[in-house]
Amino acid sequence: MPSSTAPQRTALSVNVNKVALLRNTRHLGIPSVTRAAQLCLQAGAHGITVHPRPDGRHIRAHDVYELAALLRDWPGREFNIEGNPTQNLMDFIRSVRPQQATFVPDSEDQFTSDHGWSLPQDAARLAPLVAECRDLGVRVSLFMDPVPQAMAAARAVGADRVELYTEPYAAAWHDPAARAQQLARYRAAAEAAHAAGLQVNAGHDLNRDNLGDFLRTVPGVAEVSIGHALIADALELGYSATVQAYLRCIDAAFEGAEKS
Ligand SMILES: CC(=O)[C@@H](O)[C@H](O)COP(=O)(O)O
Ligand SMILES: NCC(=O)COP(=O)(O)O
Repeated sequence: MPSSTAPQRTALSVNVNKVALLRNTRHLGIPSVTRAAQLCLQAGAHGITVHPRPDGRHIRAHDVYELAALLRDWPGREFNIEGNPTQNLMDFIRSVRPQQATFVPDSEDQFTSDHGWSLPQDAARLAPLVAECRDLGVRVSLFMDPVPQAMAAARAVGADRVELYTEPYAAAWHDPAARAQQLARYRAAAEAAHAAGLQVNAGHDLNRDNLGDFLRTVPGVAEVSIGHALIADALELGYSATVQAYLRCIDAAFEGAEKS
């Protein structure tokens, strides 16, 4: 592992929810979720993310277990399972023991993830679940809005990381002034997270256009988890070329940051 002082290159975790969404529209088993994950790992992705929502709209239980088996053949690559720990997430964590659990405060019928935890209000019910994950050797990341004042509370719950919810940044990206304003928010939140002893992940609506600006501005992003836009790109470019394009975005941002 790189030293804790040297800046680390951001890891790319590919979220394969949308492969499962397309697969579920027929009873044919294609496109294969595990094949998609394998091709992304072969192209250099550092990990795979899934969000097995209770309604099974995309990732289903068998996908979770099949991906866990696949990732056992990829030592050093990580499995990140997202979900609401007060719903179905903990059963997967107990049986699969992924490298990372990302706690997301979604309701069962939510269209998509669109907010982070409310802390300290949610702390009392999260703390024992965080402790259980850590006792199982599973790193915990809390899905959070970029609010600097909430980061100490996230750490106090026992989380190892926060995942900054990046949709507001992505929505502002096309307007340079709004983009700069959002980037300042995320930079401040990341700095507060680091000061609280947390590592920082990021995700939601990141893509090849907006990823570089984010990584050049927000310090020390350990991992980005990207699904919707990456899978959309892969429909045009293929999984391998797409993952390599996202890795080039990360490399360019990292090398740019090193020079500055
Ligand atoms: C937590 C988050 O922002 C995403 O990882 C989430 O998995 C998106 O869920 P859908 O793919 O169901 O929109
Ligand atoms: N945690 C974010 C994630 O896994 C994927 O989000 P998106 O790229 O599908 O919006």
